[in-house]
This record gives sequence, structure tokens and C-alpha cells, in this order.
Amino acid sequence: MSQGFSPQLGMAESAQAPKLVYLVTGGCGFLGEHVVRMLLEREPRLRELRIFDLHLSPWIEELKTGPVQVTAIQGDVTQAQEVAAAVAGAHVVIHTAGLVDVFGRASPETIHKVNVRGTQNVIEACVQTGTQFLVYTSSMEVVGPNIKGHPFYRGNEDTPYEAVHKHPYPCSKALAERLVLEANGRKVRGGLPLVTCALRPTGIYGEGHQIMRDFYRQGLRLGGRLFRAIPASVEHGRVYVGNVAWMHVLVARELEQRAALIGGQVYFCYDKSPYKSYEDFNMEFLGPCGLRLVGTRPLLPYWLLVLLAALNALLQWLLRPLLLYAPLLNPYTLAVANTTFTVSTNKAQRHFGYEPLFSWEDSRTRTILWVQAMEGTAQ
Ligand SMILES: NC(=O)C1=CN([C@@H]2O[C@H](COP(=O)(O)OP(=O)(O)OC[C@H]3O[C@@H](n4cnc5c(N)ncnc54)[C@H](O)[C@@H]3O)[C@@H](O)[C@H]2O)C=CC1
Ligand SMILES: C[C@@H](CO)CCC[C@@H](C)[C@H]1CC[C@H]2[C@@H]3[C@H](O)CC4=CC(=O)CC[C@]4(C)[C@H]3CC[C@]12C
Repeated sequence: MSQGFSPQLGMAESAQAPKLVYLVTGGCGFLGEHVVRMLLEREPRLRELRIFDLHLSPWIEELKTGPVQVTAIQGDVTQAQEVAAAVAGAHVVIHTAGLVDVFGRASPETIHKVNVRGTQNVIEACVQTGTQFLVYTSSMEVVGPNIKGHPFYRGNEDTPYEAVHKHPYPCSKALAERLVLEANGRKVRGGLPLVTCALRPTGIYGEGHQIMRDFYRQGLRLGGRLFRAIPASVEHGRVYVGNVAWMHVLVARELEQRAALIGGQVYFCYDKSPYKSYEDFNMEFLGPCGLRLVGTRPLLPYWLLVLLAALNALLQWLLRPLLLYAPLLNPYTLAVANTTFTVSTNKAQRHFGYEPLFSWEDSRTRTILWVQAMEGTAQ
């Protein structure tokens, strides 16, 4: 049961009638929306695009006027039947849906259920319905930073690193990634092998990034200032959302032709974004929007930040019966922000010809324009 998926876009093939059906889970999320739009722009063989999400966004309606059939499916990845119904007949699944929570908003059980069991449901749906190609959005968090705070400096997919986690989010992403990679080669309905791979973005930024929005609003509340908490020397890997989306589209396109090479592999998502600390990187966008980062060195000593983070965790636990207290600073986010983790690799280029679609200058400009368009700029 070959589904006629030919990733090499030869002239003859691209001129053929579009026939592929793609499913994007989490297609209304920050990354998912960019993947959806990128597919519509850059996958000429697309006949139908299914967008599966717990919460459907109104912008989907605008996409329905184009030549590709856009099907919105409100559903829950934790419900195996809903997933199987959405996957049936799809050639490719891009599984970006996930619960991204490092602030203690959701319980560890819920994070596990959505990220691990949800991924298991997607895999089983592919097997049952005969869908052969699965791209999973993993995360740098699968590798690190680890609980020991070891730096990962310009590492690649083969760099040795002790990946030990305790927090529910990285634990769930690591388990889910393992499930996806182990499923590579399983026979799907019809007898062909499932081909899977996992993409590991570092911290994604760009239009629609909720945490950037939060920092911007916090800066406005503080009179146009943010206060440095992390030393400028701690490098944190970042990658532009458009390039992450492009990597998903490209690897999905290449999965059949290069199944032996790509199947069962992991790829960090990378581009030409500069290596900087989390806060200095954010200032690349927030600075031109009128915010200022106060201090060349952290204003508070590290031990005090550790204490404040622990206090926040305690308050979260104490207040839980009454209200949800989930500030940005907690022991986990402090450890991640304060540990160098950057990647330097060309594996995606070698395996499936990935080059960033957006230069650093473009990525920066697009993100600045998005921040400026937010209500009440600080200028
Ligand atoms: N934001 C980041 O910096 C990074 C994100 N990632 C991964 O990228 C993926 C997308 O993340 P973001 O776009 O940032 O998050 P997001 O929260 O903006 O998007 C996730 C989407 O999944 C949907 N979703 C959640 N639970 C669901 C369920 N039970 N059933 C169906 N849909 C469900 C949400 O409604 C949302 O639209 C996630 O898998 C995340 O782990 C990886 C590395 C970095
Ligand atoms: C100490 C604070 C002072 O300003 C700064 C706190 C920043 C944190 C909220 C972020 C620092 C690093 C971020 C994480 C990182 O980019 C890797 C991630 C990968 C994912 O898969 C999901 C998101 C995240 C965990 C991201 C979350 C926010 C930070 C911890």
C-alpha cells in the first residue's frame, strides 16, 4: 500500500495533481500554527491539511478559502479513538501537540497523560490505520540541562551528556521521544514499515511566543525596565519558529525517500540565531520596542534567586487549594535559564538538506514587528 509520497520535488511531480493528506496535531499552538501555514505555502503536493487541536483557533476559517482542503478537527490526543479517526487516511502526521508546562500549572499526571499517552495514541493510530510517516516535535529538554546543571556547550546530537531529569515536562518529552523512535520500523496496516523521527528545538522564539509576551508586559509594568537575573555569560540556545516549522515540513517531505537514513533519528533544530543568555537574547526584540535591561551583572546574588525560587515553589504548594500561583521563577526555570545549553550541528543539513529559511536578520525583524504590534508599546 504505497501512498505515493515522493519527497524529491522534481518538475514533473510538482506539476502533478496534489494528493497528500497531512495531519498536524497541536496545529493551533505557537509552533503548530507556523507548521500549518508553512505547509500551505511550501508543500505543493498537499491535497488536504487536517488541523487537530484541543482548542481550535478562529484563523483556521481564513485558510479554508485556498486551494488545499483544510479540515479542522477539535480533539484530544489522550482519547485514542479521536486520534485514530483523525489519522485515518493521512499520509504524514506531524505531532506537535503537547502540554508545555514548566511553571506548575498542570499536574505531573496531566503532563504525562498528554505528552506520553497522547504520543502513544498517535503511534498506535498510525499503525492501525496504515499511516507510514510520523514526525514528532521533541525538545532540547530531552537532553538537558540536567539536574546537575552541567553545561552543554555548542553540542550536537552525538555529544555525550548525562541526561538526568526530575521535572515532569522533560521526563514526559524524553519518554515520548523514546516511544516514537522505538516505533520506527513497526509494520503499519498494509504491511509497510512506520518511519519516524524526532526534532528537538531549543527555546523557540518568534511571532506568537507567549513567554516573550509575558516579559514584554512585565517590562511595561516596571516602567520600561527588566532587571538582569542571569549572567550574560550563560548561553541559552534559541531558534526561530519559522525555521523550526520549515525543518518539520522538510523532514516530512524527505521521510520516504531517505527512510533508511532519517528513520529513528533525532535532530536538534537550529539556525543562525546568536548564542546569548536568555535575557540578552530577549532584549534583541524587547530593546527596539522600548525596554531596557538594567545591570551588566545580575542585580541579585544567585543564592538569593535560589531562595526566591524555592519560596515561589513553597507558595505555589501552599496556595494550591485556593488559587493557582505560577510565577516565571521557580527552581526548575532558574536552573534551565542559568545553565549553558547551546547546540552547534549540521545533522539536519547532511541528512535532509535543511538550511534555515529565515536569516537571523529576518527572524529578528519579524519578531520585533510582532512585539511592536502588541497593544501599548513602550515607546
Ligand atoms: N515553546 C518552546 O520553546 C518549545 C516547544 N517544544 C515542543 O513543541 C511543541 C509545541 O509547543 P508550543 O507550540 O510552544 O506549545 P503550545 O502550547 O503553544 O502548543 C501546543 C498545542 O497543543 C495543543 N494541545 C495541548 N494538549 C492537547 C491535547 N490533549 N489534545 C490535543 N491538542 C492538545 C494545545 O491546545 C496547543 O494548541 C510541544 O510538543 C513542545 O513540547 C519543544 C521545544 C521548545
Ligand atoms: C530567571 C528568570 C529571570 O528573568 C528567567 C526565567 C526564564 C524561563 C522562564 C525560561 C528560561 C529558559 C526557558 C526554557 C527553555 O527555552 C527550554 C524550553 C524547551 C521546551 O521544550 C519548552 C519550554 C522551555 C522549557 C523554556 C521555558 C521557559 C524557560 C525556562
